[in-house]
Amino acid sequence: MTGQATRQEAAQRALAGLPPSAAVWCSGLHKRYRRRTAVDGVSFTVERGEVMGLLGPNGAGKTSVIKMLLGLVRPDAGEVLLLGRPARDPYARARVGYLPELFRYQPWLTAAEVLALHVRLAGVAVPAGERQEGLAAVGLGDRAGDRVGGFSKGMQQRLGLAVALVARPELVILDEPTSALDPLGRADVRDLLLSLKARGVAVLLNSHLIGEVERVCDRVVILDKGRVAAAGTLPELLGQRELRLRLDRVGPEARARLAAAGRLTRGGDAYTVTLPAELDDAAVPDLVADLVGLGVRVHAVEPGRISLEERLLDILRTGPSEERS
Ligand SMILES: Nc1ncnc2c1ncn2[C@@H]1O[C@H](COP(=O)(O)OP(=O)(O)OP(=O)(O)O)[C@@H](O)[C@H]1O
Repeated sequence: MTGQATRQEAAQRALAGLPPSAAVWCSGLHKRYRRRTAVDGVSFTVERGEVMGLLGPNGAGKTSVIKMLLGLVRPDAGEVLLLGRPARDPYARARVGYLPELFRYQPWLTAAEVLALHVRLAGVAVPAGERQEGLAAVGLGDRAGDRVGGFSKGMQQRLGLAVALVARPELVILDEPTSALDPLGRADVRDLLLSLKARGVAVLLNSHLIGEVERVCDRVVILDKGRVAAAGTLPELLGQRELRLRLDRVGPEARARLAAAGRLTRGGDAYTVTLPAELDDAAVPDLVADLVGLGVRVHAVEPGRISLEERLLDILRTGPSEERS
């Protein structure tokens, strides 16, 4: 045995003793295309078994980041590790499933042949029965023997999902996986993502469908103009709660009490108080009791939480603030 092989084995043994590394780790990614900066210092982590959403407006740099993660585009600066390895490492490659934003599969092959080809490329032994189950999971169970050239765009995207999942990946990167899908297809993808999460597979999901992201993602990174504008778990990002009240006979003291509870806006008799995230459960009944004590007539009290869409628009319009990580 050569000295180099011995050293490699020793390094592998040392690595095997370490806790599992993050599914995705990237730090300081930069990319310029000619004079345009597409990605400007992006860093984030996707933990094992976590579903992370990548959100942001057109041209924010989402696809550029994904391509750098996968080693398809070379960053000008920054580092990437997938499953603890460089993206081009064959170990990582075989364990990462990818659905590109612009997908196209060999039109002369059948759906079953496309899956068989990708399994061979990944170097994983997946029996034909399991490949057929993969097609069924994306709604193509009865089209396995049909040529891809005759597939609709949505069917090709479904096939792309099956390709991304067929080699039993530990990490799946999906770039707008539902862009060509009908509402039923989108619901299928949601179920698929939830079943991946249940199996401990990490997912990085780039989608403009905010409701989809809100339903399945544990954490979200929001990109804007090539930078991370906000990042965090959904409760962290949506932390603020709103309280909508319909009130009359609101005097200066009552107004001050409302303003002390949180950011106050008013339209006629409708008052909205944006409450801090860490408020305890007694805060709302206490507020209402105080208002009544100050002579206010309380017609309605309606609690609410802002949606991810509202939060995203707020972040993109006002820019990142210090409260966000
Ligand atoms: N190959 C390329 N050559 C030149 N510019 C590019 C290239 N790829 C991306 N860009 C530019 O980089 C910026 C980010 O593009 P990117 O595709 O990463 O954005 P995105 O957030 O994925 O957008 P969308 O939501 O529209 O898909 C854009 O200004 C785009 O024009």
